[in-house]
Amino acid sequence: MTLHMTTPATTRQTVLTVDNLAVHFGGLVAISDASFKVDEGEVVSLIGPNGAGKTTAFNVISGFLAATKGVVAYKGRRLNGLKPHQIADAGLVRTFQKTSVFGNDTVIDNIMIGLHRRGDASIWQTLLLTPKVRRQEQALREAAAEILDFVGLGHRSNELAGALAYGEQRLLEVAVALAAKPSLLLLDEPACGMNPTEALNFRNLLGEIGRKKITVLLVEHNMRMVMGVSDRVVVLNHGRIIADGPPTEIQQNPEVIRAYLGHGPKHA
Ligand SMILES: Nc1ncnc2c1ncn2[C@@H]1O[C@H](COP(=O)(O)OP(=O)(O)OP(=O)(O)O)[C@@H](O)[C@H]1O
Repeated sequence: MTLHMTTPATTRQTVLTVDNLAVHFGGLVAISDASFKVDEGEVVSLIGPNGAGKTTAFNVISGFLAATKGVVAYKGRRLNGLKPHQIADAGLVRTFQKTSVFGNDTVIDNIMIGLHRRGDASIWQTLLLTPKVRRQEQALREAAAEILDFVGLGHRSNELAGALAYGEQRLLEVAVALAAKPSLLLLDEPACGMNPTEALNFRNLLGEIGRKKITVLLVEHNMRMVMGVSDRVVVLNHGRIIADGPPTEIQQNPEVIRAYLGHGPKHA
């Protein structure tokens, strides 16, 4: 009798490749010879003590900063030299460490602003408010409402974004990023400033985002969240990658423990 073994679905396709990346600011080496990859559908966290080079890596991947050396590629396409909007059009959408919502606009309008980029009405059609524009506007509003429901902000749609609690504003930023239909979402310290309940809800949201087959690259200091949501953790210290592996392995890695303890309890 032949036994048919089912092979686990471990052969994921690599989408993001960072190869021998170096970033220098004058004489300061922020990143040196860093190589890592992210597979389709993975949640990968980039962690490390303050000043390790995490945000610098994010800035290079998203086109806000030029690499001194090395290659960044997404789905086989070289990203070096592309502008941030070209990289966003390729499906890599990022959030920033500081909140960047439009406080004087309503929550739903913040999403609509992002969605409008995807509309195809001409400026004249828009100014004349043609039936096509009205139909498109209605469809965009429905899409925006759906995204807000997904992140748990549906009940705040018509409030001013500036009136939201800090943790909710961070959620709104993620919603704005989702409106751009990312295939890779780059989140820079999304849980920073969230209270424990908000952080727990956010952790669940990350799980939901993963189930939507959106690949996530996360920079985050909240270790409970990192260890809870990540398929893999890449650790930077002084601009060098010192570990890359599943959370359980990273938690026990002596070099990682040393790097964090060396920087004091704030980052442990
Ligand atoms: N524009 C810049 N000009 C000069 N030095 C910079 C610049 N941006 C970052 N650096 C330096 O590069 C190094 C890496 O900084 P980076 O912000 O990437 O670290 P990080 O790991 O994101 O830190 P944190 O956790 O505090 O956000 C630091 O020494 C920082 O001071």
